[in-house]
This record gives sequence, structure tokens and C-alpha cells, in this order.
Amino acid sequence: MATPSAVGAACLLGLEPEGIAEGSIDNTVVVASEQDSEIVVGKEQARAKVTQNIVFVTGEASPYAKSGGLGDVCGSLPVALAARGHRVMVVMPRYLNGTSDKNYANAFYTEKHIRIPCFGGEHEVTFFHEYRDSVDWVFVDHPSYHRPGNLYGDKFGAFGDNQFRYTLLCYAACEAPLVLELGGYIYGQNCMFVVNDWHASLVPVLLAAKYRPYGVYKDSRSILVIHNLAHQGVEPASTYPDLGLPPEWYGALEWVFPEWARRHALDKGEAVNFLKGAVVTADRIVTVSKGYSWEVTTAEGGQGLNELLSSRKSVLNGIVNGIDINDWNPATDKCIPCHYSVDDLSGKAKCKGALQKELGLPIRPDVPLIGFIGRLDYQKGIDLIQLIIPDLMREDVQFVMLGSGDPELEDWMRSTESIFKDKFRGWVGFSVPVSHRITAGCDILLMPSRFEPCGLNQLYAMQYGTVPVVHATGGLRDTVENFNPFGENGEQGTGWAFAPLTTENMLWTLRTAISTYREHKSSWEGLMKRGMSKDFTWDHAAEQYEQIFQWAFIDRPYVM
Ligand SMILES: Nc1ncnc2c1ncn2[C@@H]1O[C@H](COP(=O)(O)OP(=O)(O)O[C@H]2O[C@H](CO)[C@@H](O)[C@H](O)[C@H]2O)[C@@H](O)[C@H]1O
Ligand SMILES: OC[C@H]1O[C@H](O[C@H]2[C@H](O)[C@@H](O)[C@@H](O[C@H]3[C@H](O)[C@@H](O)[C@@H](O)O[C@@H]3CO)O[C@@H]2CO)[C@H](O)[C@@H](O)[C@@H]1O
Repeated sequence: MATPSAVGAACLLGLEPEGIAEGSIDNTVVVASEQDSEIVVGKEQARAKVTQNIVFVTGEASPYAKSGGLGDVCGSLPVALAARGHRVMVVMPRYLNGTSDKNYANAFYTEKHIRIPCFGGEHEVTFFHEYRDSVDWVFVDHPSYHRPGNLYGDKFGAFGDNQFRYTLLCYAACEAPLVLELGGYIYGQNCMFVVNDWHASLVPVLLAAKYRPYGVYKDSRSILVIHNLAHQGVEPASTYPDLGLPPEWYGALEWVFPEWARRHALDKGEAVNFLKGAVVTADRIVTVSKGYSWEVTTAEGGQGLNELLSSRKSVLNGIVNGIDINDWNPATDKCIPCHYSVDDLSGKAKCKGALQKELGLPIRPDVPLIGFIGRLDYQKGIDLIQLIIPDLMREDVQFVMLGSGDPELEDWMRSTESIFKDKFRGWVGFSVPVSHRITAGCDILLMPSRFEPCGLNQLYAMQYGTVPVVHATGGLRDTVENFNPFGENGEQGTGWAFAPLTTENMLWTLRTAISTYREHKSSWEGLMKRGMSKDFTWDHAAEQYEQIFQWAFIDRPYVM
């Protein structure tokens, strides 16, 4: 059978790839219906009816670079789409910081250089490439991506030149399909750009301002995927000329802070906002859950973009993220000490004992073990956890938190551990293996996020039989079904989703979960098993993205 790369290239050249193409509509390949699926290791792999050349643009993708959920999604969704027959490229920076460099070991220099006209000069970037899991992983190389710290900053805060770094990424991503011969063929001008968050948000602006007026990318479309409205890539208006965009496009990025957010009386609040640029110019917009797609149109959830997003409601959809079950599967997970499944839960108790031992907590099978995993950020509601800790620590429970971010919260985790030695562990840092062991070993996962566009940890928790207790917001409300002991067909639900977000409510819900764990063993097992039986695989989300791609191609592309 033709590889996805061969499909796309043959499509561009007007050839019919052997074996799978039945016809061609608007340069897209229609896959024969009788071949809509193939058997992959005992499971039927669904195939797309219409395949595209897809270009993901992102600031992070696992396993190369990850700071949070964006990395998970951009590491998995492209693979799921490629498995369905699309030709898929992911364009991201080649971050080298001295410790993560080995992640790029299999990516090879393509010998392609381009010069990008922005920030008062021409900046040369080069491309590295790895073909893995049927996806073309393309890494943009520039010295500004090589420095110690995390992806976006270091202990002093966000890097001061992030606007420059991600402007380079966006220009490079627009050029990559035209200049890189991957598997022997370029992707060409008929692409579906999937631009993720602010780092990639200049792509639709560049397509509209710098390519389409010259007849290039007329048949491409772009989709903005919003993972988190909290980060919009906002910088002073005086930086606009640095971006290399025509002056008449200023309005697309123009952003004026409300008066209350200005720093002094003479501050006019004038800024440029990358994410806003994409909200204006992208052909369609997707948020990572349906609930969040509504919340972003409200004053409470829209982070200043609500009116603009409301005006684009007709092209705004929500698709709940999936999870990568090759990485997150308790029956095969390489990071956990014992394996288990919905049919045999015995390994979970062993994982709990091993986690307690690893953390130096008393090894007690009967004590409810509560976990939290996440970036230590205002979004995640850690300050509310801080407030309930004195009360919660009076209960017979254990609590482990894994996180990094805000240094004050990191210090608080350390000091809380020193106060409640037998009950509380604060694991400060970023460790994927530890996150797997906490997900497997805990009984309850707490997520009191103020807002949560989708949330992945609650999905991982359910997959591992760990019962989520979450604030009913965004994707958490969409994915965690409240426990109902009196459902129509018996007990229902996969966890607890509480609202409003108050400390009283959180404590009350945690106490309900704890007493259910202690006193209603069979109900607890039901909660675990219903969560473990949910299908959160990426294939389902990938199919919904395909629908959005089709809609994007029905409409005309954005032009000013
Ligand atoms: N200290 C640590 N050590 C190891 N692993 C850690 C860690 N801290 C966080 N992680 C991992 O990072 C990921 C976090 O994903 P989330 O979706 O929960 O939140 P995030 O806010 O980063 O993502 C944003 O984007 C995603 C993707 O769309 C949305 O689901 C979400 O709502 C939105 O806020 C998980 O894989 C988690 O295990
Ligand atoms: O995957 C986790 C999140 O990663 C992204 O968020 C990062 C954001 O895009 C970066 O700009 C940066 O945010 C800094 C922000 O720009 C700055 O004004 C200041 O508030 O400090 C922030 C932290 O350095 O880092 C964010 C990750 O911490 C992605 O956009 C999100 O969707 C993901 O949730």
C-alpha cells in the first residue's frame, strides 16, 4: 500500500497512488470505501474518507519537548491522523538545552536553509527531520532555541525574545511545505495548517498577508486550535514593524488593553496580540472541548477575546482531546511497577504500595491516597488546595502533589511536606515517569482548576482506575460524569465534578469521595471500572478533526 507521504506527493503531481486512490476532488485524495479500514494488531484501524496534507505548527510536541498538555496533544494527534491515511508534518523548534538534546538524536539535517525577513534583518534557520510513526517531524533550528531553562523561559521568567522565537517558527512553518522534500516530495501548496496556541498564530496571518496575495496557498486552509486562552503572545504595539508584515495588516493583530490593565496614566494599552491575529484570520477555530468552546465566548472565560470569538461562532467548534494509549495504558505502562486492567485490578493495589514506599509514606493499603499532578499555575487552583490542606490533613488520608512552576508554590509544597511528614508529599519538578506512577498508585486525583480547556490528567486517571474529583468546568465537566448511586440502570458515573469552586465545596466533595472509598467498596470498584471502560482514544477525536477539515475546505479561505 502507498505510504501517506507518497499519497500526498502523488496528489500534488496529479498522479494516482497505487492501490488506494479512487479519484481526486480539489487535489484531495478520495480513498476507496471498501478500503476504509485495515487490521492493525488485532484492532481495526479506521481510515479517512478524504485525506489531506496536514501541517501542524506547535511550540511543543512529546516526546521531543513538553511543558504540559499541549505537548501531549501535538505528540499524539498527528500520529492518529497519519494512521488514518493523511500525510502529516509537525513543525516545531529544535530546542537544545544540554539535557533534552538526546530527544532529537534521530532527526537529521536536511541541508535546507531559509532566510527570514523580520526583526530588522534576515535570520537564517535550518530544518532537521525525522520520519517516525508515519509522521514527518520537522525541527526548525536557530540559536535562539538553544539555551538552558525550559521551553519558554528560565528561573527569571519567560524569555524576553519569545515573540522573535515564535515569529521565526511561523515563517519557517509556512516555508516548510514548499521547500522540504520529505520522502522525496514536497507537501506543496494544498495544505491544511493546524496552528496550535499563540506560538503558531502568525501562520494564518502570514498566509493571508504574504502568500495568498501572490497566488500561493490559495487552496490551503488553516485551523486555530486553542489549548489555553491564558497565553496569547501579547507584546507592545511598537514591536509590530519587527514582524515583517505589511502595515495594512496591523488591525489583525491590534490589541488594546482595558484601562484597568494599563500600567500608568500615560499608558495607552496598545499592543499586538498573536492569538487574536489567528482568531481573526484562521479559517476555522477549534477548542479542546465543547464546554470550553462555549466558555471562551463568555466574559468570564474569554480572557478579553470573548466578543471576537463570539463573532466567529459559526466556525468555532469543540473537540475533546484523546489520550495516547500506547503511553497511558495500565496493562502495558513501562513506568509503573505492576500491570493491571479492568478485568484484574489486583496490580493497582501493588502500584499503590510501591508508590507509598517510593515516596516514604506509611505503606497502608486502606488509607485513601489522593494525588495532584500539574503545572503550578493560577489556572490549576493550587491556592485553593493550600487553603484546604490544614482541614484535609486532619483526616486519615495521604496526599501527593507533583508539579513545577511558580517558585512560591514550590516552596509551599516543600514546607507542607516537612509539617505533615506522614501524610503529605510535595514532589517538586517535572518527571513523566513519576506522573505515571502517581496516576496508577493513587485512589483519587484532585483537579480544582479555575478553568480547564480540556484537561488530560483526569482522562489518564480514569484510564488507570483512579477516581477524579474535579471542578465542573470546561473539559473537566465534559469528561467526568458525576457519581449517582441511584441511576436508572443502577449506579452511574466516573467521579465527582463539583461547582461552584469554593474551598467548602472541594472539601465536602473530597469527604464524600473518601467515605465512598472507605464504606462502599463495591460502589468504588464500579466507579473505577466505568472510568477504565471509557474510550478516550485519539482515533475518535481524529475523526472529528477530519470533519472540521472538510468544512474548512468548503468555505473560501480568509482574505482581507
Ligand atoms: N510536574 C510534572 N511532571 C510530569 N508531568 C507533568 C507535570 N506537570 C504536568 N505534567 C503533565 O503535563 C500534562 C498536563 O496536561 P493538562 O491537559 O492537564 O494541562 P495543561 O494546562 O498543561 O494543558 C493545556 O492544553 C491541554 C491540551 O489541549 C488541555 O488539555 C489543558 O486543558 C490546557 O490547559 C499531563 O500530561 C501531565 O501529566
Ligand atoms: O503545555 C502547557 C502549556 O504550554 C503553553 O503555555 C506556555 C505559554 O505559551 C508560554 O508563553 C509561557 O507562558 C508565559 C507567559 O507567556 C508569560 O506572560 C508569563 O505569564 O509566564 C508564562 C510562563 O513562563 O509558558 C507557558 C507554559 O508554562 C501552551 O500555550 C498552553 O496551552 C499549555 O497549557
